[in-house]
Amino acid sequence: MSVINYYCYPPAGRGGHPVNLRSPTAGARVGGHTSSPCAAPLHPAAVGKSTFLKLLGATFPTWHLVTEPVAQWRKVPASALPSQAPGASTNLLQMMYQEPARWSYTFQTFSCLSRLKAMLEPPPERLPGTPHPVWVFERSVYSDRYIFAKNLFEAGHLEPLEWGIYQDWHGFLLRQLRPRTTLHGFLYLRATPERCLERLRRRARSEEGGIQLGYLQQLHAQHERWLVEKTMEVHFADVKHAPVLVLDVDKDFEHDAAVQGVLMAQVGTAEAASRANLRASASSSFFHGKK
Ligand SMILES: Nc1ncnc2c1ncn2[C@@H]1O[C@H](COP(=O)(O)OP(=O)(O)O)[C@@H](O)[C@H]1O
Ligand SMILES: Nc1nc2c(ncn2[C@H]2C[C@H](O)[C@@H](COP(=O)(O)O)O2)c(=O)[nH]1
Repeated sequence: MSVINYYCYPPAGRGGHPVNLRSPTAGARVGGHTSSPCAAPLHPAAVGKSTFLKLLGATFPTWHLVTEPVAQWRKVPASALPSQAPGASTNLLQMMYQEPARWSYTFQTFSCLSRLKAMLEPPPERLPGTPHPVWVFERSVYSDRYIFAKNLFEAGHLEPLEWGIYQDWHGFLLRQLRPRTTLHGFLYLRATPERCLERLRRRARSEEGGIQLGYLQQLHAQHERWLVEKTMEVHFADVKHAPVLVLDVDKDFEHDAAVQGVLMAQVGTAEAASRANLRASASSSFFHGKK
């Protein structure tokens, strides 16, 4: 299975991305924030996104990395559940896996909202003289829709009405929030579903004990249709045309400095090319989306 979703560069006006990468827009200000490049890594569950993000952080210390808010899904706070005692929380991730037909729509509204909030957060203060950072999002609002929600609908866990309503608000909100929800590129971390299952078992997260190879194969197929075959209908022109860097992470890069070096060089080359493109013209580039 794949991926680091490299969704792209931070939306124009914010500087960020999934392992989405977003690109900086030199000095431009949109929506009150200085723009930065954004990208988002795309990947299937347990492909090694968190591990890859750590490596990105060590290699490119000035980049702004936004991790997936999985902890929030495992502990939905009492503030979202007025009938519960203060301090209480609910594990929505577990509920979604245990009873997908009941909880998938609720999960996708909560996960998408949490990703959107992360995307719209103001960028961190920069030291004077430092460049606009590249933003990388571990996953994005686009993975939420085009990988997970779509897959849940096709598997019969979202009703046609739920899927229709999800797509309606997703499209409306993201269009209204342009350009802050734009991503400029995707890092697709690609590994076989078998390798992802092996890593998922090694990670041993309690909620994921019931995940079978078939589910990871479905997620892998969705990534391939979207990012490689380009046969998936994507409703946002900028996302549809955003560059995709496919990174082979099937091999163990966690304990192999040479493989790490190759992967980071690929990312660095793509980012440098993007920066050069941006300087040369206002056209689209990997880490620096079209302005
Ligand atoms: N390239 C790799 N080679 C070997 N093991 C890996 C690799 N990437 C991740 N792992 C291991 O697989 C498990 C899941 O990785 P993680 O980064 O948490 O995945 P994700 O964030 O995609 O869910 C962890 O135990 C991690 O140590
Ligand atoms: N139904 C959904 N499940 C999702 C979504 N995003 C992530 N996930 C699951 C997959 C894993 O079990 C867990 C965390 O992901 P990792 O990448 O760390 O494996 O959450 C989603 O949008 N919908």
